[in-house]
Amino acid sequence: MSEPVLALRGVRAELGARPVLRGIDLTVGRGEVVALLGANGSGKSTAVRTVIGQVPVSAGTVELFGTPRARFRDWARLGYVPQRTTAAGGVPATVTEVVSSGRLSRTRFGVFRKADHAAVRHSLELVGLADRARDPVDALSGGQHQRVLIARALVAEPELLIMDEPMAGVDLASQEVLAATLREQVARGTTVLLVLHELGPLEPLIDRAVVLRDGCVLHDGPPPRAVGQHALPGHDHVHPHSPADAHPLRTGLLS
Ligand SMILES: Nc1ncnc2c1ncn2[C@@H]1O[C@H](COP(=O)(O)OP(=O)(O)OP(=O)(O)O)[C@@H](O)[C@H]1O
Repeated sequence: MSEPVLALRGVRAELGARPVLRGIDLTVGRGEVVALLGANGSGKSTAVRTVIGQVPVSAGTVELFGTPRARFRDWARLGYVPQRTTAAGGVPATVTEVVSSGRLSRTRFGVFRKADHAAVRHSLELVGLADRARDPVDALSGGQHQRVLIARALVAEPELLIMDEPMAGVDLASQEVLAATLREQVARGTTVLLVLHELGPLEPLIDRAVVLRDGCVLHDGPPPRAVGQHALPGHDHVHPHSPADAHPLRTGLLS
């Protein structure tokens, strides 16, 4: 395999005084689609946040495209969709403005050229929101918000796409759009790391699964078969966006 697009080696991280990652090894090769799975609190989001520099590592190394993360500057090569928040963060912005912000890294001094405007239009088309381009993001549903965040990540045409629970709290129509968008990205060779709580509709796209438990890698290999998502014992993932009384999803992978 050529040099990995992403490599975490022996990564440890603490949040507050609490050890959250306890020696993680995770590599993603060019063109691979890797799912990062695990129970609530196992450290999935923290692991991807070490990659983008939101969480410092206390031991081990993180490399992006063969460069240590601390020296990595070429952020246009990476698209990141955070765990779901509102796209605007309370700022009154239109769909186009939010998506355009993802293109800044490809511009010189923030000046948009024809190709940049075309890329914004194209990524809005990809996620099925071309007709909402001028709307304030506040006027969108949760699933549509998520599509805006994905369009923002895609607009710089990243080589590596990292998505933290892209399907969380997303309506069925948006899930289908997201799955189709992701299929297209994978077909054009984009490398993808997805934090998921279950493989769900994205299962056919996944090459490899890495399962975390308590900040350690429990499994790294073929995606475990989703046998009766709700049927197997010992599973303890409660979705963060589920109502408080929702039953935990059971996949048998994540206990
Ligand atoms: N800012 C913080 N300060 C202290 N502890 C934190 C902080 N953020 C997260 N944690 C803890 O770190 C652990 C790992 O959290 P993380 O969000 O990485 O898990 P996760 O596997 O992504 O879970 P989920 O599926 O619930 O999103 C959890 O126990 C969480 O409570």
